[in-house]
Amino acid sequence: MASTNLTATTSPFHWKYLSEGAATIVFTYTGPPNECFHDKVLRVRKGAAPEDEQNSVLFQTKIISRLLPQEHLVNVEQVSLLSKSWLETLANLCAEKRPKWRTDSIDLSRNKGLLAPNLVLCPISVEIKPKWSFLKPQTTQACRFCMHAACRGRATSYCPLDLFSSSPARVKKAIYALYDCWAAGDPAQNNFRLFINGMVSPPGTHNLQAILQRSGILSDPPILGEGELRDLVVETLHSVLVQPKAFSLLKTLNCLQRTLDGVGIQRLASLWTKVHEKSSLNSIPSFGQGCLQPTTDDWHSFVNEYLKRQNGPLPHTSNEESALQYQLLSYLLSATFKDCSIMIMLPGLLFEDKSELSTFSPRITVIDLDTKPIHSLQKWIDQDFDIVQKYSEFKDNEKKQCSDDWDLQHLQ
Ligand SMILES: O=P(O)(O)O[C@@H]1[C@@H](OP(=O)(O)O)[C@H](OP(=O)(O)O)[C@H](O)[C@H](OP(=O)(O)O)[C@H]1OP(=O)(O)O
Ligand SMILES: Nc1ncnc2c1ncn2[C@@H]1O[C@H](COP(=O)(O)OP(=O)(O)OP(=O)(O)O)[C@@H](O)[C@H]1O
Repeated sequence: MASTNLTATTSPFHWKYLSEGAATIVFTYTGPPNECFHDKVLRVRKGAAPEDEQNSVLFQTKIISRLLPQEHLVNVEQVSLLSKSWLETLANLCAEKRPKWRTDSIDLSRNKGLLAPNLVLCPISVEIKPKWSFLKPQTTQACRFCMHAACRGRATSYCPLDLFSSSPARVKKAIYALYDCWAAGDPAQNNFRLFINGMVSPPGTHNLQAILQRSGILSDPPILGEGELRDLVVETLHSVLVQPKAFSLLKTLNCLQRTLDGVGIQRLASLWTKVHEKSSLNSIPSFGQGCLQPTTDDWHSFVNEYLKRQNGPLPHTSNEESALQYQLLSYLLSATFKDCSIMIMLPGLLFEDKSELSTFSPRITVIDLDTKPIHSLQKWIDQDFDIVQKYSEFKDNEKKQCSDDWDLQHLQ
């Protein structure tokens, strides 16, 4: 099916830089009224990625929708970007707005992008990138996120296991930690983003009181001080996240991450070696080398089997090759859920009457649900080795004890 040619119907000046991740830059439409682009964002890829946009749309609409409730997903649609000079202008226009530490740029060789609903349209929206929700069995007492943060020298008291906990007090602790880390201003922190009137508020560069006053959301002189605003943001988010729908979404994400992680990256790499020792006459290929990126059909078959296994154990198979194939796809899919973000529109944030907090129904959407490239397997095993190794060199009193209450939740 032919997709809209965005470069013929809009000007690059109509698209304003919103935000970005490692793989894509996202723009909001600010041009003349146009029902195709009104309330939409454009997502354009940076470096070369194996996936084309059509596969990305299929993955989200046909595969992810079997695993996450539809109400937390958005419809994405492919658009054509047929003019290289249009993309070049867009890249130049956004250069100033981008974080200085992002040195890559739009991939000008791509002629497709994605359109998605703009999820930061209401006065105040929040993005949380929760990361890994579970403690690896039989390993250290610190979770992967906390170990990684410590190894990267990132000061944060945020632990995803608090956010995914069934204890409301721990969820609140996680939100305070996310907010405080944002307020402290590490420009590379990406676990919490705040959007005011559709624009991202860079971490720590201003105080929230000033931002809200400038945007007309908070009166002048302000009725709330900085500390009260911090509490209000945290309380509001907390009331959203402990509501049944959000709680259930977090539980689903948690379950997907931990069950799809399967045997874990180390044992998966051992299985890889074992299978290739038997079958290779020459040397063993590096982890994932020679594997093709799964197709939509491969993902369908995988999810069929995964869902069957979730409903009870399947008869044991001694075929190591098919076990390896299953575990490779499983790990690849777990990586998508370990790296996704949750967008939360907070329409009721500044209600004078706090009782409204418990009644409004905010929109919660999961984004960044792309497939990860299969060639990342080698990166992941190296990274895992590095993190575990570096973290083991920390002094005992610098090491964290993260608490995973998943089993407890399931005994209740
Ligand atoms: O490996 P991690 O846990 O650091 O995650 C990477 C993210 O780093 P983070 O820890 O969130 O700062 C990283 O995010 P940033 O660039 O740090 O914003 C990407 O999301 C990366 O994914 P991909 O390479 O674009 O597919 C992520 O890589 P994958 O592990 O998902 O491949
Ligand atoms: N539909 C949307 N509405 C509003 N903002 C969005 C939307 N989609 C993405 N964003 C913003 O753009 C950022 C980058 O998008 P996304 O996370 O999909 O990119 P990515 O490069 O794949 O990220 P990552 O580095 O996590 O892999 C998001 O973190 C979010 O701030």
